[in-house]
Amino acid sequence: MQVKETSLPGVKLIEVDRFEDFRGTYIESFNKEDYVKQGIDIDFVQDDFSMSRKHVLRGIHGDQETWKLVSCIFGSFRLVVVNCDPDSEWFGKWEAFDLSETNYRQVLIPPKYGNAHLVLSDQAIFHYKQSTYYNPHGQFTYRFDDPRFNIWWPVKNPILSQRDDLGKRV
Ligand SMILES: Cc1cn([C@H]2C[C@H](O)[C@@H](COP(=O)(O)OP(=O)(O)O[C@H]3O[C@@H](C)C(=O)[C@@H](O)[C@H]3O)O2)c(=O)[nH]c1=O
Repeated sequence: MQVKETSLPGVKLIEVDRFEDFRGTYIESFNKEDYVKQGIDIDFVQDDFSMSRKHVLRGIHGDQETWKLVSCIFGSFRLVVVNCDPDSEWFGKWEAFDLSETNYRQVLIPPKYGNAHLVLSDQAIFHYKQSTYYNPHGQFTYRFDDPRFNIWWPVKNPILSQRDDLGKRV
């Protein structure tokens, strides 16, 4: 595996090794020992999947304490990670990553960052590991088009949940 720094402190892009043969492809999506060797020593306690159709955008969501390790299991999506810590000089800085079922990329997201993904294929499966158990009351929400962030999205009118359409901070 290759772990690459990004433009955002603490956010890492991971290129997962793949093993190809005549049957197809094999990957290890997580192996604690290997991640620890790369300096990623996080106690993940929950795995989550969401399945969405084309042009669904989920986010921007995050909280104060959760690490997330995001992968694309099926299809493709654009993932945007944005610093949502109002006390940080990095507040509002973001980076976009294209994840797909064929590029085997993962993105490690520290606490206080928000993330959102926009589905680019007909269907996509978003997977993440997280370091805390789900607490709906601890999460914050920003609109995908929050003018403070000025994020460029390839789709201007994505399909949103009611929560994401309101985009009020929780
Ligand atoms: C996030 C989550 C949701 N749920 C349930 C609650 C709800 O009925 C249903 C859908 O939840 P949401 O509308 O919040 O799902 P969604 O809008 O996909 O929210 C997720 O977005 C991505 C970008 C994240 O980073 C996640 O942390 C989470 O906020 O799933 C759980 O049971 N466990 C969980 O960990």
